[in-house]
Amino acid sequence: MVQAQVLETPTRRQPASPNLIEILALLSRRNLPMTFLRLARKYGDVVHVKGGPLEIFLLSHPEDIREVLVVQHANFHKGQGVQMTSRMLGQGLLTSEGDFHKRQRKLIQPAFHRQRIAAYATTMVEEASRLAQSWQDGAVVDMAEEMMRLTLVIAGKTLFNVDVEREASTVSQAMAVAMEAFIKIGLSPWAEQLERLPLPIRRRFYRARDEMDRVIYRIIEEHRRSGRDQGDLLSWLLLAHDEEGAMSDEQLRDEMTTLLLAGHETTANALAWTWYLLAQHPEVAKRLRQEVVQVLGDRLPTADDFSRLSYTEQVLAEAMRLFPPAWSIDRTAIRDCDIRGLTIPSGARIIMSQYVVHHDPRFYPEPDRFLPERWTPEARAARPKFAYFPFGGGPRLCIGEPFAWMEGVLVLATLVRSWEAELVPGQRIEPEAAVTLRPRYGIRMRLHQLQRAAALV
Ligand code: HEM
Repeated sequence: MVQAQVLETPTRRQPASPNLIEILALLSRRNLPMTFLRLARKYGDVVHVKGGPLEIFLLSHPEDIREVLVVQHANFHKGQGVQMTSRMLGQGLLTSEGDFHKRQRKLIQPAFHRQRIAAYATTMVEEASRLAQSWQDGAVVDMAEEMMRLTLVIAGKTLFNVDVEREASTVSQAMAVAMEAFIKIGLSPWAEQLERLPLPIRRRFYRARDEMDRVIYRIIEEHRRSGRDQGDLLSWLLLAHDEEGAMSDEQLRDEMTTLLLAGHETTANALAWTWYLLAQHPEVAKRLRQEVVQVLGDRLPTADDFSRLSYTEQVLAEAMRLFPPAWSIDRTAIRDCDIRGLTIPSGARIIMSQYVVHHDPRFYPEPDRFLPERWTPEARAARPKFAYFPFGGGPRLCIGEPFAWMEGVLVLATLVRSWEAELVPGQRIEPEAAVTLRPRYGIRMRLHQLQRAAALV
């Protein structure tokens, strides 16, 4: 087993600045995760870029990241990308700040309680099993699309008790347009200026948002009228209230759109990259199937199996290390502050990239290798906490983290019981840093049905 080296102290506190060519690479935004990684390897844990009013720090030391996300979280707000996102999501959990965010988080948190997630597990397995039954032996599929459709259906059922396939054209088209606009406008360094121009993409974005709103308001209205707990997350939010009362329809709309968007593409990409890695590492795939067969025999998994599927969880954790679906977190300093001896002025932008830290050889020797055994409890304990932060941390930690682990592990266990998938040769597979780290050209795979799960042991 490869041992990680744990850093006791930061290597440098003086920010280092990239040269002009490197700054141009940053601005071109082509393969940003790799550009960040190169900069961090060359300049160390603090990379500083300053030009006019723009000042950016790329922080890659786990202790600095903990400082920003946890210890000094009150000195930071979400970064500029969030402004565009809020055009779509309004004031939902992902985009709101301060006391308002605190109140909403408190209202919504119980909907992600362990028992509630256990209830969603049944839907996760049912839908994965339905997909497994629809696959054809020898067929070629785009695994990224398959996983995206599956997690969207699961999100629709668990969040709204709605068959998203029925609403598919509206919901998935609106989301595709929203994502395109976000990538073209929201992620640009000139987002604010572009937002004011009458670009066709901007018009399409607002049309898509209005269509999606119509569907979501209708679902809220139907739930209110039915007045019963349908076991989904929306039913919970309709009941939730505090001393200030319950949520308005507009607030419910913002939160549900947020959960739908935040909750399905991330998990879909985690699963798609896992299939890609398994196809290249048959020894890991074999061990994974052995665990699944040993724990489940001939039956489908339930929430109770989650803790027993420990190797499955390690496989998923390692896939999210190499391909973190949320590949970077952005913050803006709202006042001058000091991060372990580093002066950060008010208004500076802080970037903390999971992609960079998850590939750091100080914590992950041979960082490009896919080694699920890095996630045994002992190996985990030997690393600083923020050497791995696929779900962020502190008060803005992903609220859906337990949901995502449950979904990832149970979906994987359900599918690998009866199917394996090999990569179609001759295709180009490359990560694209859109909102999530997704495969730019998809992942084409040929499906092979396994005759009897037990035969694998
Ligand atoms: C593999 C799957 C997922 C990954 C990698 C992921 C990643 C993240 C990250 C990194 C953040 C923090 C962003 C920041 O601090 O700026 C976040 C926040 C959030 N995520 Fe997830 N997420 C996943 C799944 C989900 C699911 C399944 C849901 C809901 C069903 C969800 C809902 C949210 C929400 C609402 C927030 C905002 C929380 C707050 O600020 O209070 N996510 N997610």
